[in-house]
Amino acid sequence: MDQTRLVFILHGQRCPRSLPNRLLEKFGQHFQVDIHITTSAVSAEAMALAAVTQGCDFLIAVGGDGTIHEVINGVMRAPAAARERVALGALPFGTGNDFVRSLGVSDSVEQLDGLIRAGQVRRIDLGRLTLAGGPEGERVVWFGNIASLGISSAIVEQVKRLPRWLPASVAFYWSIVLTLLRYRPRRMQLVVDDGEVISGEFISLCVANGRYFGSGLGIAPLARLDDGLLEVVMIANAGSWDFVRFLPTLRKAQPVLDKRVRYLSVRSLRITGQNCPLEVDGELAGHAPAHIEVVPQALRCLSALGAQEGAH
Ligand SMILES: Nc1ncnc2c1ncn2[C@@H]1O[C@H](COP(=O)(O)OP(=O)(O)OP(=O)(O)O)[C@@H](O)[C@H]1O
Repeated sequence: MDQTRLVFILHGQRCPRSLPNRLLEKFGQHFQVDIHITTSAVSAEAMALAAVTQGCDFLIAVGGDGTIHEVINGVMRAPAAARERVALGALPFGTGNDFVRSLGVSDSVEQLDGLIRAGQVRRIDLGRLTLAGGPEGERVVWFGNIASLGISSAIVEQVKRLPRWLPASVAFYWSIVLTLLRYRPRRMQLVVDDGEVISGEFISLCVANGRYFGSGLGIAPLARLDDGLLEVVMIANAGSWDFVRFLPTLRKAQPVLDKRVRYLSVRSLRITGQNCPLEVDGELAGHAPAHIEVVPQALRCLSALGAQEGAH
């Protein structure tokens, strides 16, 4: 048997019950396989940290964007040598599945098998968010996809307020409607690459490594996972209903041609503002003030898109 070690971290409530057996059947004959199933809200990060620290070659996050986010944070807290060995993979079983759109992967076990056997590993950048203050002092949160403030983080906040028994898609769309009715732009100040200062009222501010959020909205059409940059998308002085008017263009992942929408490529961004919650990869992370920077080539990833590791 190949000594290659595969560890799967499955979201206990999102994945089909038959999946662990299917994974064992598919991969168990050829690789060493461990399957861990999350039982609580915070276990994926700890499971990922333990798996990488103990040494594994492929760590596969099986769930939605939240599970992948936690697994990335577990990997990035592991010692550097262990991180260099592992490649992250994803089998999406969420409702949004936005990050995997930029990796070109689906929930197909066959596709995952093909990527592993072909060694289709690509190095991607990550965003590193540092939140100041709070009783615990400074806190670092890593993200693969998008950090945002404004209407998107208000929608995530609203989802968290709804009862847990609501189906995820119902909670999401109901939260969009409620937030659109109530949301007002927030004043923020941005410092771009420790230089230019931008102040204004924003309905939405996104700092993107990946291209999609909000279940397939291509909010950052120019974002690439491996360009060493983050794409900042600022939507200023617009009302909620203007945001709705931009949706068809966002769905096509095209730039919105409107003077209130501005795109910038940055290496770092400092954000201050009153009462500005921040979401990362669909999870609430805290409030501004915040510092976000790109860490180029931070993570090895199984991907069907982009240049393979070592390719010239
Ligand atoms: N067994 C479990 N029971 C309850 N909650 C869990 C369990 N495992 C993980 N979670 C929580 O579920 C959330 C992540 O779910 P998921 O991976 O589906 O992300 P998501 O953000 O809802 O994804 P998407 O937007 O793609 O639908 C996290 O808040 C996580 O802490």
